[in-house]
Amino acid sequence: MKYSIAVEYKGPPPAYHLPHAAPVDGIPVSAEVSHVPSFDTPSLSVISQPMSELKSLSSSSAIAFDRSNCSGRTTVSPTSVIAFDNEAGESNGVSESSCELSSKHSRESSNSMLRNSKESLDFNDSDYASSRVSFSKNNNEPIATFNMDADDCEPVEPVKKESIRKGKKGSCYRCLKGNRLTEKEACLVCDAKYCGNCVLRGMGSMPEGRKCVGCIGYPINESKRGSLGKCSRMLKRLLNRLEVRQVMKAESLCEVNQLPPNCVCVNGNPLSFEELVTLQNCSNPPKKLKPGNYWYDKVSGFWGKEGQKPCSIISPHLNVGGPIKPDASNGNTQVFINGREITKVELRMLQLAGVQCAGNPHFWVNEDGSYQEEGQKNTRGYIWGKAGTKLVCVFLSLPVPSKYSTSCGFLSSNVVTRTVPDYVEHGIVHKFLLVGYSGSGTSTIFKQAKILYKNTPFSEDERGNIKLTIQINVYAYLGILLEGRERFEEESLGNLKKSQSLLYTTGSSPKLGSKTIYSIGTRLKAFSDWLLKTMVSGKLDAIFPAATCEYAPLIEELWNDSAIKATYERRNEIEMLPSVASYFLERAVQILKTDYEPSDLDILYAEGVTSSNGLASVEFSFPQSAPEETGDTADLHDSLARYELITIHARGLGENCKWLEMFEDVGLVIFCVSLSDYNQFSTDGNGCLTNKMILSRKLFETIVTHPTFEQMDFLLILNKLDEFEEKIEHVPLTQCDWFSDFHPGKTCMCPR
Ligand SMILES: Nc1nc2c(ncn2[C@@H]2O[C@H](COP(=O)(O)OP(=O)(O)OP(=O)(O)O)[C@@H](O)[C@H]2O)c(=O)[nH]1
Ligand SMILES: [Mg+2]
Repeated sequence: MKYSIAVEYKGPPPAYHLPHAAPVDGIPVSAEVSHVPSFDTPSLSVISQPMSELKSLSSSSAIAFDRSNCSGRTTVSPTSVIAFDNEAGESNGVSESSCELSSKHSRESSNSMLRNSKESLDFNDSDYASSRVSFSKNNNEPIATFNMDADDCEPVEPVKKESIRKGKKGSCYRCLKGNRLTEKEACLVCDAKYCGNCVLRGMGSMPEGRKCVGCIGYPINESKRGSLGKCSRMLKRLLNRLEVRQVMKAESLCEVNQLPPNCVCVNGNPLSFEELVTLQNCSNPPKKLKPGNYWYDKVSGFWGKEGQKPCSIISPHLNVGGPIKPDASNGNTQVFINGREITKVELRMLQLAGVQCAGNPHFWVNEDGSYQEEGQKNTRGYIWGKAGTKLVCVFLSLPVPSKYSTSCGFLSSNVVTRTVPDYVEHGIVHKFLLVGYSGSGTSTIFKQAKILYKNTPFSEDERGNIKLTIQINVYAYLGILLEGRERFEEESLGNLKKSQSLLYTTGSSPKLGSKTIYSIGTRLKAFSDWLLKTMVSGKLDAIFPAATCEYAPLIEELWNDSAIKATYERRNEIEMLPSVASYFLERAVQILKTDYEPSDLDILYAEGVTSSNGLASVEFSFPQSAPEETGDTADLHDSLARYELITIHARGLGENCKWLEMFEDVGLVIFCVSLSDYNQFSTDGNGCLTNKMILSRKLFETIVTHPTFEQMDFLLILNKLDEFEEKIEHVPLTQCDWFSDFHPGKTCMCPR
């Protein structure tokens, strides 16, 4: 394809970067079962998601049980070895090329160029030596042309305006005061950050939303598209409601902030303006469309990022982009759907949906999910026909058709809707029970469900209490750290004494010292003694929040003290310090301030946020427009169905789980196991030290064999995959008796 751009020189040149490639965001996750010995559950599926992403439940894998096919349920022994293939995809956002160009174009022309590649634009051509763009000058009118090879399509990224930082890192761009902890508002174009005192001066009346006055008229930085129209707390404080509404509306709707069409490449072709309009205005458009390369199966409506599994099902038969390529999603299964080789996870889904995939078939799949083999006339079945397929898709992070998929689509087809499982039908509240052994991560999953699916996940009051819990936790972590410091100091002093007595015997004159790198001054020592005493007496929460104000200044001094730094370096040797402590300790000074407000991520990581017996429930529907960064899949859930997620701590179930009867009306039990527990120990009901993985299995067996749950579906989530991945490198699985006969031979356990 060949494009021409007329170039016209005007005005002084602002500096721009021309990004040459737009990596699609999201993390490609594929899962592969490399070795499944003696797992007596016939239907097995695996999902894997990183904890760092709010959209994921947690770093976890899941095994879905299809109870109907499962014989010998009571002797479930998941000794399967699962290898995960978490190929890290390209990082989120937009990667920039080294090619920087000086542009002299006026703002207007820059904007219109982004919407239509034929419009005029001006370049300083000398900067293009190494780029893919070539120039020629004709009658003093420079013409830039560039070739777009359809096989090697790179969407044209919008030019970016970069901010110039004057002050030190983290300071406000205007007054140059503050540090990285100071609350700031960022410009959507150049990312200049302003403190609360400067934001209104720096951004003026914000006719295009949060942009510096000098950036008005410029397109936004695409990595910030997700935050368009989402007001920050700072702005809410500075402006009144009406002003906030106006600014946010302008930010979302003004022309210059809209997505430029040629930044979106579909099946190898950059879109034209008309194509983008078609795509965005169809009955079921891709959600949160960003610049990047996508593939689109026009027959079935499957849509995905180039080289990745499908992420949504959009309206079929749209006249956008080129024809789909066989390697569009980088599949390697030799099974094809509408000309595209599908990925392993899709193959897994097809198998679970009962589709015969032996013999490397080429399927023809229609928008209603009906499928036939290429060259044959008869419909072989419906992908969505089997009960549970949609749920499997949800857990494999594969898209399911939404009710908007097609007017004649599967949801309006009686044949198919009859087979949709109960828990996705409208009207009823579908209850899920979430349980697991202590520390398996159930609270985290529960909080994530709230954050993802509730409009107001936590009330003001709840946030206030959570803030207090986090602050108390931080003092507790500090206490544990200070305890570690004392131990390290004693050890060091002991070693010092030993070496000094050695010097004595060898005749050197020793100089007795009582200080080590772990020693602290008297002021901090007094605080340390007080904190440790308070912790021992169990009164830590009784003296807060008063202590927060009183002792906060000391924390900064403490945190900067070299002895504490040396102790923190050795935090891995302090068994009592949970791994999550680092997340909070590194921001201890900020967190212990009175004006600290916990972010959703803080709440997610915080310990002790759910009630002590762990009984809690949350009712939700999947939002039509999912919260930020949840990806496209979540958007496709049925937004009318209502769900209730109930969680209870294992100890809240009583002896032999007698209280399980209370949950007889749940439709699915989600059981959570921490994969990294295989070398951890805890005391069982008789006070015997037992491997935690085995304790987890016992609990699972008790629940799965409980008479109340005879007909219940179970979903097993293998959680803390990230910790497991790290641990398995140096701690053998055989440390757990359950896996003592595990000898992987040449099979690689490691996912990468
Ligand atoms: N690394 C890692 N940590 C996790 C993951 N999920 C949860 N955690 C952490 O594990 C700890 C225990 O998680 P919780 O969600 O409180 O687990 P729980 O089952 O409710 O535990 P209890 O309330 O102690 O019974 C917390 O510190 C979490 O932050 C995960 O996927 N990866
Ligand atoms: Mg918990």
